[in-house]
Amino acid sequence: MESSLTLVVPVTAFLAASFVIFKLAMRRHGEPLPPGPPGDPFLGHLFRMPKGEPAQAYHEWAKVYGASTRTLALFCLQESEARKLVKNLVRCKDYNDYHAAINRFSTGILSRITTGHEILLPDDPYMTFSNTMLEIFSGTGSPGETPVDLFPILKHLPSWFPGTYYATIARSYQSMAQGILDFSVSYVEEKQRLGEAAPSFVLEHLENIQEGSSQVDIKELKDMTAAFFGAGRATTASTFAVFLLAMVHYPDCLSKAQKEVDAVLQGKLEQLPSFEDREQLPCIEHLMQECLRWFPVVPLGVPHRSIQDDVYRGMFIPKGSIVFSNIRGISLDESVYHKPYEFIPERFLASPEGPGEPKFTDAFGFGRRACPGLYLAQDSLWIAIATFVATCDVHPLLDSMGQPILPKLHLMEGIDAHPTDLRCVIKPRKRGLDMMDI
Ligand code: HEM
Repeated sequence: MESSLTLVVPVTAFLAASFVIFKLAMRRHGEPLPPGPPGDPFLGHLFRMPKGEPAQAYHEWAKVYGASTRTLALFCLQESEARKLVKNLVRCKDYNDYHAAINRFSTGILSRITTGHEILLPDDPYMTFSNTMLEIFSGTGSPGETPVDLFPILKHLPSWFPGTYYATIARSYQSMAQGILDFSVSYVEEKQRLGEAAPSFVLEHLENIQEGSSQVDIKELKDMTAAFFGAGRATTASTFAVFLLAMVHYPDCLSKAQKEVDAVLQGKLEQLPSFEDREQLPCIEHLMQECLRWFPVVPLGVPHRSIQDDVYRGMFIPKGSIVFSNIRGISLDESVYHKPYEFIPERFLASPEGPGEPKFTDAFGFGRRACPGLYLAQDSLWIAIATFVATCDVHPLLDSMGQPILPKLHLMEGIDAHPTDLRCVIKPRKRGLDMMDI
């Protein structure tokens, strides 16, 4: 207790001194800080951060205070994983199992690309691996929004000190996180020893490292591979879940897309869509683009810390600021997208067929740090949506009076922003039933 008190005094003194230095630094600049509601002394907006639906709340703040914020083998494996996805969805006991089937799809594509491993069973170790990664991400708080993100000094303080909760949680995950980082590379090393390693991203880099011709070392290879799963698995899966949600709410969009797909596939020997059909299926492209816009699954982007003082559009951004891009807010910009809360794939049709609204690439972030998985993600989503449209129907559940129960239009908050309510029934169409035997 005595040692606790001994720490409180210097820490409080340090925080007070930081406050004075911060205020003095602010005074040196003529530009105002970015607009927003008034903050508290020293703690700024720490306790002013919106509790629920932050992206929506920031979008509202912007209205009040002003806006400050904005290959062939691969195709084959994506087509095969999309067919597995549809089969797994149709075989689900009920809607509670849809998320697991969708996660299997996005994990399956990544495991085949990174390590050559094909997921065949629901309890595959790659599912456990990527679920654990998500658990760590979710358990350690939203990036840039925890006290330790705002005051990194907190990670050096004892766990009883107020505000250190997430630093303590992060420490408790340390050995689990190391296991996650080692997982894919250890898997391929073992396959290499057995002479069974399939061609993959990790194998190619491992061989280069072993021959001494690689530009990355083993630690960087582990970090990169883990980043693929950390950044690409839930995002792709959640966007497909958004597609399901949209199809329950907007059945006409599904019927229209089914007509287009049926017309293109008619007379084809292989009666399932493939990437060769992409140019002839603009409707599928528009469905996918509208899913990315309607509910972007990284609503507040990935926060970045400014490494030097900066001025943006006349606003002073002090060095060390955590900057969020309100991707959700941008997707709802009424000056760009008419009826932004509605799911309207035709908004992307060029004039005179449609208003020619721009594709929403902002879903993948901006500038130098924009998502490097953009093309992979869009290809995976395109083939998953095309295959689903060709083979399945989706209906809302019915209540005791026979009335449809429409699932809530709501995404989970935080790093894993997936639809929280997927109440619907997926049924195979004739082509879907035929496919179940392939
Ligand atoms: C629908 C799917 C996806 C969405 C919506 C998405 C979105 C994003 C966003 C918003 C960022 C932050 C960009 C920024 O800081 O401005 C990001 C970063 C990143 N994404 Fe994606 N992503 C998706 C799929 C993928 C896939 C499939 C991969 C890889 C296999 C991937 C790998 C990454 C990586 C490594 C970063 C960090 C880039 C950096 O910090 O330099 N993403 N993504």
